[in-house]
Amino acid sequence: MNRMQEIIDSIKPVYQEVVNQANEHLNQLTKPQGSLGKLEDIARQVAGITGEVMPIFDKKAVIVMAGDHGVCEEGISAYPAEVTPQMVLNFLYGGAAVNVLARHAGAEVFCVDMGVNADLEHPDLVSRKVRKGTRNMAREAALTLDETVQAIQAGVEVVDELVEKGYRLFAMGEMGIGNTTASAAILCALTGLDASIAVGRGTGIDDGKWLHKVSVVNKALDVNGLRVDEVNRSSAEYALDVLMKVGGLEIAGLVGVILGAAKNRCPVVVDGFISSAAALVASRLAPLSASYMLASHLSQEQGHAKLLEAVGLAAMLQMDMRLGEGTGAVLAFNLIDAAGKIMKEMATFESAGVSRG
Ligand SMILES: O=C(O)c1ccc[n+]([C@@H]2O[C@H](COP(=O)([O-])O)[C@@H](O)[C@H]2O)c1
Ligand SMILES: Cc1cc2nc[nH]c2cc1C
Repeated sequence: MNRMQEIIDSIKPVYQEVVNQANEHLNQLTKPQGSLGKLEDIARQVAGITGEVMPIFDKKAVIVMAGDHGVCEEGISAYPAEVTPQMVLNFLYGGAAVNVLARHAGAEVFCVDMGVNADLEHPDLVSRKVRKGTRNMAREAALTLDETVQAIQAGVEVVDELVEKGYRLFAMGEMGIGNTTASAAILCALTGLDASIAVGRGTGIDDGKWLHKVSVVNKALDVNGLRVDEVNRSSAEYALDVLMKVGGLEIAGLVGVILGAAKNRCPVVVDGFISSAAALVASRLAPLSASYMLASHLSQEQGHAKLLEAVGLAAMLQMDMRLGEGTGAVLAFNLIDAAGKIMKEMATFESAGVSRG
């Protein structure tokens, strides 16, 4: 726990003076002020995070955290739990959507086994398995406090090791059949939102299964004592408690990825519903971490907009995607790179001899 507090305390505010410098530079470029819209927001934010007005990211990583969910035994997904280890192998062999989009963006995929319910071996697999899947949160707490903290710390360490190797831009990815149920429960517990608003179709369930999924989330909240009024929903202690009771190992790992990126002053790109649930937990554990996050896309999963709103993030893209894996986040790398090139390559009014308004 002390190590957790140390990590949280090592996160500092972004450099406001570099945000201002980036803004001044943007206003010298040959365009009407503010006309590049969100690209300018990205450029300012990334400057503040890194402390550089024109950062260029040579090495970019998408970290795909994988874990299984005990709650799958309640029948809440359109796919069987075996898909989690099968997709992990697909990531390792380069055939998944995230691999294709990562290659397109010049990024590398790092697949981390946080808690897959299978014995996986592959030279490129980052093995940080805490246990084989979570417990069924509709019956008991999904994780112990020790397991939760261990998983968060593993995420921080994965980022620390990549930073050591020169990676300075991170995308959050995940794989875990059942994890939209866990993420919806996190959203309900941390905001007080009704399960019927937070629960979505995940991998594609029908109306009947959706109603059942809502009841499973409500049961998990009741069993774990998370449907009470007299709780301070925004405290760090409560966020850790929620993550432990209704979270997941890949979600906890992603909380660690955010904390690790923030403490290393690196931008971290949030993906869809599940990684946003991790973002909400991280923002409650370490409020300063929120300014290191960039939201990539608005997922089709019901409840995603509420999650982003709770963290205070605005998505760059709306592509009707709902795959996860980090696909939306890695797609947004292209926009972050574009914003960096605008800062570096655009002519100023002075250099191009263009009249100011
Ligand atoms: O990123 C999203 O918004 C998203 C929305 C729906 C589903 N997913 C992916 O689908 C899996 C979870 O869906 P489910 O139905 O099994 O809970 C998991 O592997 C996620 O990566 C991801
Ligand atoms: C095939 C498949 C791929 C995925 N990638 C992320 N979640 C997924 C769920 C399924 C079912």
